[in-house]
Amino acid sequence: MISELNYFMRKLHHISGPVLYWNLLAMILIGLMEGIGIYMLVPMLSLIGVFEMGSSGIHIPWLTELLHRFSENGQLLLVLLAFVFILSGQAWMQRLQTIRNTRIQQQFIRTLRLETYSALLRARWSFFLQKRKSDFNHILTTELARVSQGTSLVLQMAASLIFTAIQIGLAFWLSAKLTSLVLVSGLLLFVLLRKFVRRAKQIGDQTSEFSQSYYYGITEHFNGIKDIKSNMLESSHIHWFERICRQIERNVVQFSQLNTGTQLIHRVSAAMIIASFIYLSLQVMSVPPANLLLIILIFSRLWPRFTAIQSNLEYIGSMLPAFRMVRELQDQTEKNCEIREQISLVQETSTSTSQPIAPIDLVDGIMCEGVNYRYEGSDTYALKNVQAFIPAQGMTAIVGKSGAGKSTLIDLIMGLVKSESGRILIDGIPLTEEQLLNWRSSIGYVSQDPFLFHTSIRENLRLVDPDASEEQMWRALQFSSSASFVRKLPQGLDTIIGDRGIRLSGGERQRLVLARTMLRNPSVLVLDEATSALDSENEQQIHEALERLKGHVTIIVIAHRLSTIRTADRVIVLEEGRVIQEGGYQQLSMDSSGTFSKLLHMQAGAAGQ
Ligand SMILES: Nc1ncnc2c1ncn2[C@@H]1O[C@H](COP(=O)(O)OP(=O)(O)OP(=O)(O)O)[C@@H](O)[C@H]1O
Repeated sequence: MISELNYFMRKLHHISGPVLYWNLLAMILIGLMEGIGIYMLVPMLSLIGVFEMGSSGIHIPWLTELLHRFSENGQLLLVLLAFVFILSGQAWMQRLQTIRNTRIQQQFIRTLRLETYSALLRARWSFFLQKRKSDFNHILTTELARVSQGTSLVLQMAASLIFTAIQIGLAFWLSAKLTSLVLVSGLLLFVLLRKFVRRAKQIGDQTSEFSQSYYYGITEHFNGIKDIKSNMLESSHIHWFERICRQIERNVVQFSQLNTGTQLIHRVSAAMIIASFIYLSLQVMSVPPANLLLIILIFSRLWPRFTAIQSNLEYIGSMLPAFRMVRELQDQTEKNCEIREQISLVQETSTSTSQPIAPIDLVDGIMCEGVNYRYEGSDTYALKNVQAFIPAQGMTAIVGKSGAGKSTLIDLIMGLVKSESGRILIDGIPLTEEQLLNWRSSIGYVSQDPFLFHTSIRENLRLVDPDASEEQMWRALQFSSSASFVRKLPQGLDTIIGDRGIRLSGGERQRLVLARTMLRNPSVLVLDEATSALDSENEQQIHEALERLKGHVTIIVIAHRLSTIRTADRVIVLEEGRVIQEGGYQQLSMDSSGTFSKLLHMQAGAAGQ
């Protein structure tokens, strides 16, 4: 885990550069000023005779000479003024340093956020198939915040170490023997309390685990809120929620117990050590009272530093699991990176050096050649030796029972997943990583569960084409039979549609997403059950519109309702991952022994009942 901490500290160094050193320098200065302010008060007061330092007093001839030029009262005022000046300067510098620290920390966390988020968006689809989406939310919010807190703690720790080193130096100057004693006691205690740092790490592991479950649970529950409400599952979910909240609470209390426990040990030891010092000094060694004051002064300055270092170490230990999680996610996204170009989004927007991705114009068609595909972790093949041809500029329907492999085949054609063996040929050329983005930029895809953002219809449409004109938008809406319902909305195109378009009906959502897809001018249009929520009148209108697209756009449709693919030029019938029939709609429907005509009869029968 220490290697992760190292990694992030190196990253911080890379991001912040020389500012980090200036920051450390400022810390040294502040430490020095604080040390001088407090420690120097004693020798300064002794110099002007207010206080007798005895043998351990310091002699600075020029200072003594300077002070003796003033009257007694003047000397005192001068020394106290110097004291106020030094401490005020220190407080002012402390403020500047805290602001700089916040800047460093925020710049670091912003870069980490951007890196992680863009790495996630650039990862291939198969990576998302293996992951829980809530884990990404969790890492991008909670764990990244912990990493930021952790790095800030490391910076504070560096400051603390520098302060302590300076204080030790000054204390040595005043009394080497006493300081050595304090140091030895501090080191001893540190060794004894090492296991508390290890325990803090374990508690930190649990913190990550619980907050991951918490995120997962609440994301899932609110995604399925309709099912929860309609099936009266509220109480079981509330129970789960209560349990996880209790676990989180216990975890936080455990850490607090640990941290306050070590602080208690530090305080009790401080009391015991100082009491023994005083006893030994007075009773055994007969140390004069001035020196005794020095003992108390040194001890009271150094000991809280040791306590703070121990406490910081425990906090850092508890944050280490977050460092590990963010690092792991970065490694995984790096391994699954699909879009290697333009690694930094910041550079992309500021310099705009990226070349526009040229779409591929499909001329001949898409060929699936002996394609086999198995989902990761699954023993069975979702697609088995699939051999199929999708002609360009025509309408091809993929049909089959649920689970036959229709969506998987589409994912393969779109290059979202890679076949285990076999090839996808675009106009006779195998689809490889190099042309993947060009190929995908030619495709317009409408899914079973169309996605709309919580913003206006206009914004949703402009997502695919920021320069789309009013006229283009209305044309796309007309195409998808949405123009009439959008016109009736209170603010027309500027109407805000709810979270995931919840204030629209399923059919209206599908039509809007279709309009958005059409604004991209795709040369290949993929509709995965995209008209399933439409009534027959709207579906009819869309199919008439698709008819008009024939000859210009390659259309691939997955449809359960076979009545909707009557106009298809080609039908591919899948069963348990195999192509069992392929041909024209009329040809397949007339083959009475074939699966397709059986499916047609079944649906016609069901519709007639
Ligand atoms: N992410 C996944 N991990 C493992 N197996 C999967 C995954 N997605 C789908 N499968 C399996 O692959 C097979 C084909 O699924 P696919 O979604 O392609 O079928 P489909 O014909 O589109 O079904 P439907 O019409 O119900 O959407 C099914 O057996 C399914 O269980």
